[in-house]
Amino acid sequence: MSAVLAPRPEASSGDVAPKALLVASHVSRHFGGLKAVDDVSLTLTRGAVHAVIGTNGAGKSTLINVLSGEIPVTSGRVELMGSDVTRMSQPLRARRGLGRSYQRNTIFPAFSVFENCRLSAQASKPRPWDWWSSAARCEASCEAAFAALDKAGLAALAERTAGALSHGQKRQLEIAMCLATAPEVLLLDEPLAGMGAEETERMLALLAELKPGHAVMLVEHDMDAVFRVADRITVMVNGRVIASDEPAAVRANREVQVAYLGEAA
Ligand SMILES: Nc1ncnc2c1ncn2[C@@H]1O[C@H](COP(=O)(O)OP(=O)(O)OP(=O)(O)O)[C@@H](O)[C@H]1O
Repeated sequence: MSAVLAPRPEASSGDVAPKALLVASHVSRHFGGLKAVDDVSLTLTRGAVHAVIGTNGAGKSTLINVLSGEIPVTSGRVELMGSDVTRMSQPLRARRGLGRSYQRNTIFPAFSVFENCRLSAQASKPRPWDWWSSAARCEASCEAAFAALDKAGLAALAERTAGALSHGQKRQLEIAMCLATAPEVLLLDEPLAGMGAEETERMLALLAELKPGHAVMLVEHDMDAVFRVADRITVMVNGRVIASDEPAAVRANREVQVAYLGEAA
């Protein structure tokens, strides 16, 4: 029997049910004979952080890649705001409100913090190549860039050369670049990797701030952080989901303890 849990709507609070912004149904991605993502279903709702955890090579980044449209699924279906986007390219999904950050730095180090954000905002527009033709278009991107930097706590560093930022600030900038595209769904790939304690706290505070207005999927190895911020946790092993539940239930799950968290969890 499949260990995958079928997507199910998150619990309703009163008469305002949280909205499912992204629904992945039985999504698989194979590389030759390797099932990197194997029959995974999950639902991302506005106002919730859904963490995806698992050992190295479990398929977490591949899952982000297929949800964002960077690589096609082998099978399964991805719905964004109720529309089937399974065959839609990454830029089109981005324009429909799907933002992602990367494990690797994707900033232009020689450009200013602001320029990085502005370019990101511009790239998410329907005709990104004609940015010089319309002042209004550029203005809109500038506004989006400022707003994103402000939200990410980087407004004071807008003029700084991006390459001169600390590691933590670069990760913040990655999130700001993502926010500049006005996403409703955020797929974050290890935003805490390589961060010190103070930078981690700053990033967690940012996540808490973003949560009410977004559906957030967080791929992360820092278990303390995951259990602090996640409303729901999906655990992957060898491409498959072995558990998907509230944090307390995941922590108590025997299979998860053995496969991932360790006996002491
Ligand atoms: N483009 C690719 N071609 C072939 N195999 C790939 C490709 N991308 C990923 N894989 C393989 O798919 C599996 C899942 O990789 P993935 O990077 O998704 O895991 P992960 O859970 O994100 O790991 P980590 O925590 O180390 O980042 C691994 O065995 C990896 O080697």
